[in-house]
Amino acid sequence: MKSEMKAVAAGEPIIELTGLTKKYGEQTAVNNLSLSIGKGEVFGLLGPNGAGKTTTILMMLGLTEPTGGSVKVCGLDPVREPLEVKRRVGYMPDDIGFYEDRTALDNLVFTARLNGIPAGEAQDEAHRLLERVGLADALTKKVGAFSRGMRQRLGIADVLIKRPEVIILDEPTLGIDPEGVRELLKLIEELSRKEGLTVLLSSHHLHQVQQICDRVGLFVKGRLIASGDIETLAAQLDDEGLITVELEASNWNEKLTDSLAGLDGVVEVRGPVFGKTSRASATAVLTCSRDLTAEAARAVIDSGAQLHAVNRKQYGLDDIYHRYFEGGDTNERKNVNR
Ligand SMILES: Nc1ncnc2c1ncn2[C@@H]1O[C@H](COP(=O)(O)OP(=O)(O)OP(=O)(O)O)[C@@H](O)[C@H]1O
Repeated sequence: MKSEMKAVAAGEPIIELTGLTKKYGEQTAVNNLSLSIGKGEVFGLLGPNGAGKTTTILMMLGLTEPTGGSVKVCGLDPVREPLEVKRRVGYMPDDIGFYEDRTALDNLVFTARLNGIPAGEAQDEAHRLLERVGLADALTKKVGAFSRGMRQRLGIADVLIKRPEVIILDEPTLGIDPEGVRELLKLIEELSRKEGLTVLLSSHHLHQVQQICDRVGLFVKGRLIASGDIETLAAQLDDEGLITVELEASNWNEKLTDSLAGLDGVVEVRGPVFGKTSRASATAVLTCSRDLTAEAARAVIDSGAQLHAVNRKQYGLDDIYHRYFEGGDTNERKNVNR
């Protein structure tokens, strides 16, 4: 059952949520969430607006108290030890604030000093991090003059300066142009791969998140409805384990339709659908109980038609998005509990 879904990390868990629930009055923002995130993992919390992503993050940080269930971050309970959790976890909110009339360097040194890093060390570390996030040329520029992308980069330096074990980024790519998004995601990925950081990021941009996340969790109306890597999620799209093969051929003939329908393992043939302007080429979609790509191609050739394309359909993020998000929880899956 979905509400009892437990998404389990492959490595040693660093974040563990069990039956986590948050209610605001009558409204349940997070509903019985169980999730485990492993050390060094890049995990994406995905979901449309109001799905409960930020509320989940706030509970991990001890910034809001759960109504039910438990949270463990780096082995600590954020409700009881919020300061220790804050020391170990770097959090970048979606509306990160800086001192606008101070330079990037000053802002970073200020954060470092707040976190108990001695003055000299803070300067060195701030320089190193500004270089690391690609802001070396802007270190003496006032933050008020920064673009959104530059602010996000500075935000990442700002969370890194206290040397966290985990970084949590709420909508880090919001409002950044595509090139800026690419660069920011590359940076986040490198931080995880090269420095072993655990990264949790929330987003409603599936395409962006797919590029760098080891796993994603899909949230809808406060519930985790599916989780896993993209391949696992795509596999979950097929309850019955059916495979879709798409064919395109010209000189389509009745014999071909019959022989496709007669292939062992074909459940359904949809088509042929002829082109709108010309009947020269047509497409058909086969639903099969096993992979019939090669046999379908052979059937086209044997029928005397010309094969233009044959393709075993791979489910992608768009399919996942439509299936899981657009239908909300009317699209509950029977077998997402893996
Ligand atoms: N302080 C609050 N008081 C009352 N309701 C709240 C509060 N914070 C969040 N909610 C509600 O809880 C639900 C989940 O909100 P949350 O901000 O966690 O979603 P989200 O997935 O982060 O969305 P977004 O992508 O828009 O930030 C929403 O319906 C929201 O209106």
